[in-house]
Amino acid sequence: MTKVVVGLSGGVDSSTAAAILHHQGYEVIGLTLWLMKGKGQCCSEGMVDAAYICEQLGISHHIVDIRELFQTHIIDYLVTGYSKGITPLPCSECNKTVKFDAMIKYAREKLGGKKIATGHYARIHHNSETGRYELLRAFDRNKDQSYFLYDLSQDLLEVSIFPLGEILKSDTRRLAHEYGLKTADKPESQDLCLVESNGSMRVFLNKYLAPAPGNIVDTEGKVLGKHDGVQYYTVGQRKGLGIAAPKPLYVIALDTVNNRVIVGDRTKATQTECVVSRVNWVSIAEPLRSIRAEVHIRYRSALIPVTIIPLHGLRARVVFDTPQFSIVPGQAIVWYEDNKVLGGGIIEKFSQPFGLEKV
Ligand SMILES: Nc1ncnc2c1ncn2[C@@H]1O[C@H](COP(=O)(O)OP(=O)(O)OP(=O)(O)O)[C@@H](O)[C@H]1O
Repeated sequence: MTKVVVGLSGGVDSSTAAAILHHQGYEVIGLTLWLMKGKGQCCSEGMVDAAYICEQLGISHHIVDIRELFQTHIIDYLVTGYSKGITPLPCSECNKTVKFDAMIKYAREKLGGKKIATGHYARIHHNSETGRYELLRAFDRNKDQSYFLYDLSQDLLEVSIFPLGEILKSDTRRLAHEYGLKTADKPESQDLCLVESNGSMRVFLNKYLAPAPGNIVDTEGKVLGKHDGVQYYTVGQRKGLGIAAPKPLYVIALDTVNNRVIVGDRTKATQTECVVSRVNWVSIAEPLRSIRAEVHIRYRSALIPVTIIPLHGLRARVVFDTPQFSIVPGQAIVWYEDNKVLGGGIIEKFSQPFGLEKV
């Protein structure tokens, strides 16, 4: 019987993923990663619910304390990013480095297992011609989480199973009821786990970064208002600036050197291209020349046609067919060909945006 270690957060998706594999005859072992202190999914009631599900299924349950790993790889990464004026996306980094890596390591070293599974909505296909494991969108397009998985390596895709990739979310709920799982009606998590467990991003950031008041300026350097810390702002943001102006103003850059938030009209918050770093080519090998693709610039954003130009050192230039508003440094851009994730990377901070060298 194949042994599969299933990552259990205590939510309905991972519970049902475990139940599906269990009913398919796999030897399923539940594993909950303890990521951080505090309430919320996976960290308090999540662990208890996961344990309850394992009892219902009659399988063993392990809890692994990886709070230190989560602190150094995710919290420190986030805090450093915010302090440098970018808005990091922790989820893809967390999936790769924290969740999948930690799970397969524990599965291999402690449980003698070779496979791991999660409740992510995505699919993996082995292409026998190229020999690569391809990452595909979930069958349920509304729930598709492939965007957050673009950074998985071939080694991780080879050992991973996504039992929910071929079904609809409504089927997951129905199956959870059929299996009588305690989590069948558990509500969806609505936000980043760190936000859920802290109440808001501001509360989370306040634990690590002191407020540092400064000026909100336009692209000519004229002071338009005050801010209480650049870490509280994101490029593209319109609300919460507290400035009365004839035209709507948007954050167009975060100048951490001079502790200024720079604002301008919508045209100034528009980009024709950007550079991404830490690129991972998932379903295909890195191409030798530019390719055409469609990208999401954030989770669930509309697809945008682009040209991707590979650069040295795991970087790429992404040129948009039409100028795009709100390209946020620190967030992931993920490129697709139909349902296939070709690759992705992290948007770099713009070097000298909008002629700001004059400001
Ligand atoms: N702390 C954790 N320990 C182990 N596995 C986890 C943990 N958190 C998340 N996972 C795995 O990653 C998957 C996706 O996590 P995500 O936070 O996106 O939750 P979700 O889509 O709301 O799923 P769920 O309903 O299972 O919580 C989960 O289904 C689960 O398999």
